[in-house]
Amino acid sequence: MKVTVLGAAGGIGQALSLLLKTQLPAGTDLALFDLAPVTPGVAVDLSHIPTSVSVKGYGKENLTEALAGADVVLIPAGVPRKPGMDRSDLFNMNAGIIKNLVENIADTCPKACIGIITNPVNTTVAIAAEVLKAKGVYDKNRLFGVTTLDVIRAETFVGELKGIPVEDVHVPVIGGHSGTTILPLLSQVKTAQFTQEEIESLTHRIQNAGTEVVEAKAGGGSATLSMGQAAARFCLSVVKGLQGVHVTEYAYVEGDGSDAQYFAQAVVLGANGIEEILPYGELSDFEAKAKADMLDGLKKDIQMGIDFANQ
Ligand SMILES: NC(=O)c1ccc[n+]([C@@H]2O[C@H](COP(=O)([O-])OP(=O)(O)OC[C@H]3O[C@@H](n4cnc5c(N)ncnc54)[C@H](O)[C@@H]3O)[C@@H](O)[C@H]2O)c1
Ligand SMILES: O=C(O)C[C@H](O)C(=O)O
Repeated sequence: MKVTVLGAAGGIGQALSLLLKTQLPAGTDLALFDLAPVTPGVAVDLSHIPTSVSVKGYGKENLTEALAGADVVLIPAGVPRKPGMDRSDLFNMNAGIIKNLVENIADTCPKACIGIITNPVNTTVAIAAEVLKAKGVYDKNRLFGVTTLDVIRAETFVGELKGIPVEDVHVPVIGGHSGTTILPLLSQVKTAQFTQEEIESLTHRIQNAGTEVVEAKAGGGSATLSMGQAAARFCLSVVKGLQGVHVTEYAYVEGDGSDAQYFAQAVVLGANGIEEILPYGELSDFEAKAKADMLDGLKKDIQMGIDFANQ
């Protein structure tokens, strides 16, 4: 098994790589690629941790080697938000980075499962899909926008509010990964009941949790440590799936298109990536209205990615 992280020297990349070094199954090769000159040093640093995961760093001339034989590629490469910015403001900087990196994946490891972390995820996943299609290697079961952070935030906030252990909280989060496109389904939480006021304030907090971190970091970037944890969980589930153990995670994927071409929902991961996309079930009136209200925006985000990749 080989896992490659593109953008491995950044805030997310380093936290993620540390968690992968300590948690991937024994025998896994971990390849770290970044343009930053510190990248080989990050790999040397991690290589002193005594686990049976080998780590190698690759600088800007060695993307092909970093990707060769990869089973899973995670992409946190790109620019994060500063206070006052929306995720869509990152499009101009990050769209080209994703296009270029995914072209290289298509050429070097076209069968890899790809997890896109780079924002705006609603759009960068569409760019990646179009690039893979143009190269004739698109497999919708192997391309994911990583939305695990929305799920772990929702579960943390509900656990805190209700005073219940977070292990006992399961919150589906569907839609996209930006503002109101992030839709937690609090009506489906089995271990807690909410007043309407709580539903509205929790939904708002979950949708704005990224901004909460951006503002608290005061110009020093966005979520890196919680995102490292979220991406590691996502990656370990994909790896388990590839090894034949079915695991369910939420991710932004191409489904049946009934809501939007790409939509975050529960997916069963297996030996070929997505084995099954699970229905999200019945929504409350509040959730159904929130979904109806955000779909146009999500579709526009997706179209922007399609147009960019095909221009
Ligand atoms: N999906 C999510 O839930 C989620 C959560 C948090 C952050 N993000 C996004 O993740 C991205 C990275 O955030 P960060 O805080 O790690 O940023 P960062 O600036 O700390 O790190 C980004 C890294 O990407 C590298 N990079 C830039 N262009 C590259 C390229 N072409 N190839 C390889 N590496 C390249 C940089 O050298 C840097 O090391 C941002 O776009 C951010 O918005 C997504
Ligand atoms: O909010 C951001 O810009 C980063 C990330 O998408 C997050 O949800 O924390």
